[in-house]
Amino acid sequence: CVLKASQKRRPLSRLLEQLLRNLEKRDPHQFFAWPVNDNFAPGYSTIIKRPMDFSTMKQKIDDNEYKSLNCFISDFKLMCNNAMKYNKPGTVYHKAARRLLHAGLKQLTPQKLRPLGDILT
Ligand SMILES: COc1ccc(C(=O)NC2CCC2)cc1-c1cc(C(C)=O)n2cccnc12
Repeated sequence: CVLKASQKRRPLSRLLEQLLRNLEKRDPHQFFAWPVNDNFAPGYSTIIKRPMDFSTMKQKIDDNEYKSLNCFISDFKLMCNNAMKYNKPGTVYHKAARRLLHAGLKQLTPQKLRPLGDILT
C-alpha cells in the first residue's frame, strides 16, 4: 500500500522514535515520562534551567526539531543530568537517573548504531 504523505516519516524521525521507545523501557516507574512538577519537587524550576523528559523528546521528534542523532542524545543526557543535579545521591530518582543514563548510552554506542546504516551520516 502506498503511504499517505502524513504517514511518511523522515528516516531520522523513525530511527529516533525507535531509540526513544528503547530508552523508555529503562524507566519502568515512568519517573522520566513527563515534565517534573514543582508541586512534587519543590524549587525544581528554579534549580533546573532546562527541564527535559521523554514526552518532550517525543514532541520534538514529531516536530522534526532534532537535526541529528547527537541533538537527541544531548537531550537524553540533559534529562538524566537534571535528575542527578536536583535529587541527592541515594534518592530513588538519582539512582534511577544514573541507571537510565548508563543503560541508555550503552544502547547509543556506534557499535550498536552502525547496523542502522547511513541514516546517521
Ligand atoms: C514525572 O515525574 C515523576 C512522576 C511520578 C513520580 C512518582 O510516582 N513518584 C513516586 C515514587 C515515590 C513517589 C515521580 C516523579 C519524579 C521524577 C523526578 C525527577 C526525574 O527528578 N522527581 C523528582 C522529585 C519528585 N518526583 C519526581
